[in-house]
Amino acid sequence: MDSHDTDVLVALVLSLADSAQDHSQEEVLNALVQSNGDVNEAVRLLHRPHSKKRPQPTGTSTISSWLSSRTKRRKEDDVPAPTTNGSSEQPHQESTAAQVLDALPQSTSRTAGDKPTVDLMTVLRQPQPSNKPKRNLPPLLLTTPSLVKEHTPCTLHLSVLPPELACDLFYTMLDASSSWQRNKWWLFDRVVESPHRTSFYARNLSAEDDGWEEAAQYWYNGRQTSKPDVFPPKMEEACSIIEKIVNAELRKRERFPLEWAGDPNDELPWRANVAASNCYAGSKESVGFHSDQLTYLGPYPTIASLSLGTRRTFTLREVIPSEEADSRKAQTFHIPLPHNSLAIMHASCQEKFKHSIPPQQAIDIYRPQFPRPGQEQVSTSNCRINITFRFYRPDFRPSKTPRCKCDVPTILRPDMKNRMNGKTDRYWWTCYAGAQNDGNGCNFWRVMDMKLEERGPCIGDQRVNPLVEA
Ligand SMILES: O=C(O)CCC(=O)C(=O)O
Ligand SMILES: [Fe+2]
Repeated sequence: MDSHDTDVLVALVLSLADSAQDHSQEEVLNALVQSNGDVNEAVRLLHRPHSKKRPQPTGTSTISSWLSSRTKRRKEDDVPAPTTNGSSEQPHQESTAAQVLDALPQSTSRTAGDKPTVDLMTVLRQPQPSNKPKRNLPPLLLTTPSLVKEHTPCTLHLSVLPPELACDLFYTMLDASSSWQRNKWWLFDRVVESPHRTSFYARNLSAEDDGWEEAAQYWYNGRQTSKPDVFPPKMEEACSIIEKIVNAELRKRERFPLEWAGDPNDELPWRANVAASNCYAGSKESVGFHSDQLTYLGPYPTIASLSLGTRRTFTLREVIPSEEADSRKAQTFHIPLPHNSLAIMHASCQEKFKHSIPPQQAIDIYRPQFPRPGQEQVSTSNCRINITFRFYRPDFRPSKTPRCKCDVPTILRPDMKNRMNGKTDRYWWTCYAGAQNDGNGCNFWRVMDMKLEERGPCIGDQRVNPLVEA
């Protein structure tokens, strides 16, 4: 999971904005969306209505000085490797998420020292009610599968599992969740922890799928882990049902050229080989806006997300490409996810949208339809269990992940802001060591090259489809 890229940007904007002004997280997010993730621009937007009355930012209040005060200067030989088309242009300006993540870990003076680990939400300011006019389009509540399909690259499927299986799986995962972890990573001189618990599962591993231990490690933001658990039997049962739903949807959809082509003779081209599970206990547990890292999923993945237990709202927000920033605004979509529903994030969702489970003022208590095996009474719960079934591509197996100068596997991110003809075709590998390792990483950055890195076959390959132009 990649839960902190937006959080990093929000925290960065807050650290640069005038601290006398209490900007809510929502305001900062809006400014970031409006500026397409450009931190300097977002700070400027936040300051704009008051710019005459307010003192100019001083000291470390520009992005460049902020970064240079915290990071080692880039050495000559640290300039990003040229792209395959000969350009060394970076996809973003200096203050984008990838580079902020890239730059943050370079701090030499960072010490956890006496600072205790804190909940992420205490580092980021909580949203305050605001009377200021909103610059973005009003959010849309999507309550039916047809509305979800109309407005987003997702589909919503209700009552997907037999009711008793959904209930049993909820109990199984709820019990397991007591040993799940809160992810921890470095953010501005301190270790923050995610406001929910998470766990990673591998499906019955065949020899070919080996290496998911390293992938599991990256689910926990680079922390060392032991071998991931295998799917419990109830999860396995649910997975087989979900695979059929996902493949039926795939057959109906237009496919993107960089999607995995799979085996054309396989009647189930999408097969989950790993799953990540999250537990949100109570209304305040959450996950911030992010798009999932593509390190092992590859470009244009399909992710099937099962919800069990109490209903929570899944929120999507489009990242507007730079060239459209002046012509249209981002919209936020809220999708309530009830018990036993499946939200499929289809290809392009990770490239175009960020998603989150926001904290809520209140939630309904979930009353299971069936008691636990061997019990007569049902007990209610305020927890939501989420299981995201994922297909980790063979051509993105851990042994093929480039390593950075810290000799740590890098992470793969899409260039969300520069989409060509509505499609993302640029991705880059960046250092991720800084999320752990006391926040120290390197500034490794490289454009992914599918051909040079011998990845595929993809839907758009000539090998797969001879009608595709070279
Ligand atoms: O709980 C959810 O529905 C979303 C979880 C999520 O975004 C993730 O695990 O990456
Ligand atoms: Fe996610």
